[in-house]
Amino acid sequence: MKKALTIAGSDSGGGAGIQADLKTMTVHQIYAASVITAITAQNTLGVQDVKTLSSKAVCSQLESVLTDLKFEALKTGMLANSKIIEVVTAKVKKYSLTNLVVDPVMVATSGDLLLKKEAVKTYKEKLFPLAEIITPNLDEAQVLADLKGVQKNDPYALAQELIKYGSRYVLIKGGHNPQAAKNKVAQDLLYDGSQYWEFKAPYLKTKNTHGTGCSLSAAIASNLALGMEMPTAVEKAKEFISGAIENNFEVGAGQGPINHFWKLK
Ligand SMILES: Nc1ncnc2c1ncn2[C@@H]1O[C@H](COP(=O)(O)OP(=O)(O)OP(=O)(O)O)[C@@H](O)[C@H]1O
Ligand SMILES: Cc1ncc(CO)c(N)n1
Repeated sequence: MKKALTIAGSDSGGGAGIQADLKTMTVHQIYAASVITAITAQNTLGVQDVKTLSSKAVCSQLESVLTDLKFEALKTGMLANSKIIEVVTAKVKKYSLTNLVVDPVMVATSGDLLLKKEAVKTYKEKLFPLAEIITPNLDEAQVLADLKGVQKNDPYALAQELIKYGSRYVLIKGGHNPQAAKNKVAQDLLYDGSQYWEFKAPYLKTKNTHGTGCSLSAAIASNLALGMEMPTAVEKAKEFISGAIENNFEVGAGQGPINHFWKLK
């Protein structure tokens, strides 16, 4: 069985973060290990509390798994601050880890902040150059790229700017793009510095999209672990996410989760 690692925050509500990653990797028949960066007290209504672990605690978890297990791919989710990003960077280098998927999580679906502002620079300078792919949503891409004027809302311009930080691919997720709801198309854009791939799916009108971003990046990491080329890995991950949103179910009173198990039905 292929193995993948997720380095992310815990979502007590079970819809996003580590919990979404483990479910996603499991349904892809990948053995999943996890390094926890933060413990969020969270449910479908929002984030009530966050306890970020020390970089030392993250470091020792990484050493434990990396000295013992060999991973075909890994993903990062909520890394919370610069110190944790630096520890992850050091371990990716030390253990020559490949197929790194970086989901630069900044805010929860509910709008709660999950990353310190100072960490944006560290992401760009330290971790992005080691990534096979970075997967910001439109809002995150805007913060990272810091473009002005009309270019600010243009996924193509944002991808061109973000590829400069050294990842092999950039995926701009379009689920939060106001155009998606208007045109009824959820479009993600993949770029490798010379070629673009557009991945489109029907925009689904539902409040239950908690954890879509985490699950998409975990599915990409799973597909890379299975040996797929990047465009195919993203295409299959998008198909997985669209089905999981379509088959969502009611959990809690707020923004509910997606159905990771829809393919098992
Ligand atoms: N309402 C929707 N209908 C169809 N696809 C969607 C919808 N919302 C998001 N997606 C898709 O889900 C994936 C995740 O995108 P999104 O932009 O929601 O990421 P995110 O903001 O990082 O997620 P999260 O809300 O978990 O932080 C993308 O493939 C996106 O196109
Ligand atoms: C722990 C955690 N990571 C990521 C997200 C992004 O949705 C979230 N809500 N919670």
